[in-house]
Amino acid sequence: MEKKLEFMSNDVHKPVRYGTSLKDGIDKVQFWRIFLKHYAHPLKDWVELWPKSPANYRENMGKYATDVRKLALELTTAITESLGIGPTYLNNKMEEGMQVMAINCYPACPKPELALGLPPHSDYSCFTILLQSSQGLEIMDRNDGTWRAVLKLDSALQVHVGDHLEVLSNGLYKGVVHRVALNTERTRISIASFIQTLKI
Ligand SMILES: O=C(O)CCC(=O)C(=O)O
Ligand SMILES: [Fe+2]
Repeated sequence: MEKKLEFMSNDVHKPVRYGTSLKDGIDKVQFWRIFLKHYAHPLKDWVELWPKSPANYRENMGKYATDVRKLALELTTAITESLGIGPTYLNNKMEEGMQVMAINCYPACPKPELALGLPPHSDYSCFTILLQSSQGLEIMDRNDGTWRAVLKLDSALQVHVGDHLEVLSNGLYKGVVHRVALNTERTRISIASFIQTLKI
């Protein structure tokens, strides 16, 4: 608990930040989530600020962050190529940009119909690469505003488009409005990697 308190902050510009949805007196509606967010690119600039415990956290998360980044660069190449602006168009911006990771934990909820893990939102990123321990993510159908559960496929990562890419592509790639539903049985963990061409 003390280790968590060390990182606890409502300041969104902190490079490492632990939070719950219980921001006394700030949020009017509260959500059933605790999270750790940290910067991950360039890794060497940030890894020393990450939690020291568990003992292998920095090593394992650092490896995951590096691997996700490789995938992100491949996706970026494919996306810019598909937009007709060439495979290297965003290379420099990607190098200068950020990778922010959110490790989300949604405890089992006794009354899931009364709460959400995360409210409807789109991500402030080019795109987001998500690893999830169980189902819970829902995506809004742009045609009729209904919610569709995203199936959890074993060993699969979910990629969704964020606000920056929607703007960059003049709306050819559409940002995804999503939310997180809860369940009574088990805690759900997700790791979202926000890939950004901009610095916050
Ligand atoms: O937990 C999830 O599946 C989604 C997390 C998410 O949308 C976010 O951190 O922005
Ligand atoms: Fe999100």
